[in-house]
Amino acid sequence: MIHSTPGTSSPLPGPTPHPIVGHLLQVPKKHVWKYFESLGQHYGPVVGLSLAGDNLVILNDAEDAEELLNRRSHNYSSRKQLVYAGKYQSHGKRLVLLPYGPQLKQHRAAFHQMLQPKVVGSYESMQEEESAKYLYNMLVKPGEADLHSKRYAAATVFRLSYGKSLSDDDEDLKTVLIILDGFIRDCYPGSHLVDTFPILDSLPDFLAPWRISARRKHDYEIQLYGRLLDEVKVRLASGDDSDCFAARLLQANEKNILDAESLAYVVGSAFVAGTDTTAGTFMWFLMAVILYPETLRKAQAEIDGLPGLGPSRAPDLSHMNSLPYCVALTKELFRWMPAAPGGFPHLSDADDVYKGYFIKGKSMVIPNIWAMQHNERLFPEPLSFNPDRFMQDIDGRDDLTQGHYGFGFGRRVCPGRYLGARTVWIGITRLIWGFNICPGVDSDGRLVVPVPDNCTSGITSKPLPFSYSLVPRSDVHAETIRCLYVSSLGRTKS
Ligand code: HEM
Repeated sequence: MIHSTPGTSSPLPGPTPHPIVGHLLQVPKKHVWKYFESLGQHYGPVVGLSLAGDNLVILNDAEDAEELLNRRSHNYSSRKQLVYAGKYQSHGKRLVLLPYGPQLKQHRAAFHQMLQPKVVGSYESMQEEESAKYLYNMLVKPGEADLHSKRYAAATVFRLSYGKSLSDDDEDLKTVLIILDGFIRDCYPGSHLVDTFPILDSLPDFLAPWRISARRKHDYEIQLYGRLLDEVKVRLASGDDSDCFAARLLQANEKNILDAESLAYVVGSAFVAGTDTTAGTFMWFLMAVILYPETLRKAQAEIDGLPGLGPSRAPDLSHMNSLPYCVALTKELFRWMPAAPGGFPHLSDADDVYKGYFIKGKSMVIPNIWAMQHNERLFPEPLSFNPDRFMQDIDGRDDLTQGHYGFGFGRRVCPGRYLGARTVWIGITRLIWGFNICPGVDSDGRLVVPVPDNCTSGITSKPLPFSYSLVPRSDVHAETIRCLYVSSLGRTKS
């Protein structure tokens, strides 16, 4: 809906643009969310930028994001069409990049069937088994937390999607990680010149080597998704009735009318979208409790004090309502260092006027989650990791996805949020139960304290490698982790 006419509205505030390239040269490539936050402090929470023809609207305040992306979501729910990652690499079929329309609704409806809160509760045993493997991997190879976290995050979605387990030495895991690393870089604004200057797409192949590389990446991932889907088809044909996302979609597809490639993408892209965000959150957790050791001690005391739990009994998802501090700690983690700090850009459809400012149709609207969650007014001392700030809101039926903006907005809000948040909760609560986590030491034996600013700068962000020490709290804890692992192997199908 247009609330006023451009004639009565003013342009969005922002720095003076260059006459040809706009703000292209002013926007840094690294930690762009902090630059956007600083613009908000200077020009007000809603800022306009122009990048070589693209209009950007930066939202630094949650109230504005809620108005535009939630209440006016009919106009702010599309995505800019990326030439490299969208057209060539994903053949226009990857959910996260789809424009708003019937195809997106179909894909999201399929996701909703698998990931709505009602259904997510039935995945508890699978999450507990995968978290047992995660704990075991952390016990036997504590130096590889990043890899174990990725494996754990990918394995939960993978099992849900294809009904089979992802093993550590699995080629599928390696393929998933290669796809993931590439995709995170490829959809970051500015990664490929053709996305800033789409005219370059008219060049023939011999002058556009990027096109060949994007097609190769497509072939690589569709081979994996197609093979995994074929395996499920064979299982279904042989009368195996084990439930998984792929099986349900295949069975329902007469109604859903998804073509073979869309079907492969809708299942396959779930674990690509869900892995890096979830895994990065675990690395932020390690850093948080190293920098704020009292939070680890408090959480351990809460777990140790719960009747029935102890060195020979780890918490499970049924304990969530009895461990409010662990819930608050998880929510604070999503707030303190959001997995996608710069948000995922939405695209508007039609012209609009907001607070007297004109927002041109086809603007990229960027919810700067970082600035929203570091707003001093809502979160005093925002850079401190302080789970207590969430304690008063927790009422025993708490939703890990509420009270922060880490899962995005409106019609594009993360469809995996209920699953992802519970995967994070059980993973970190079990790490807290089982391990002491401290700073690592350098070659001279001095403690090395990690620095949150040392983090990656893609569409998601996680700490750059840092040293830490992860030691089981006792021999009994270590033995319990081994037993949990062995019993999870007995129940997992590979
Ligand atoms: C800690 C875990 C996670 C975090 C912090 C997270 C965060 C996000 C964010 C910020 C967005 C962008 C929302 C927007 O555009 O406003 C998003 C989108 C998405 N997420 Fe997640 N996510 C997580 C886990 C997952 C999981 C486990 C899955 C899959 C099972 C998943 C699947 C997706 C998909 C498919 C989209 C694209 C939605 C669309 O464009 O319509 N995510 N996520």
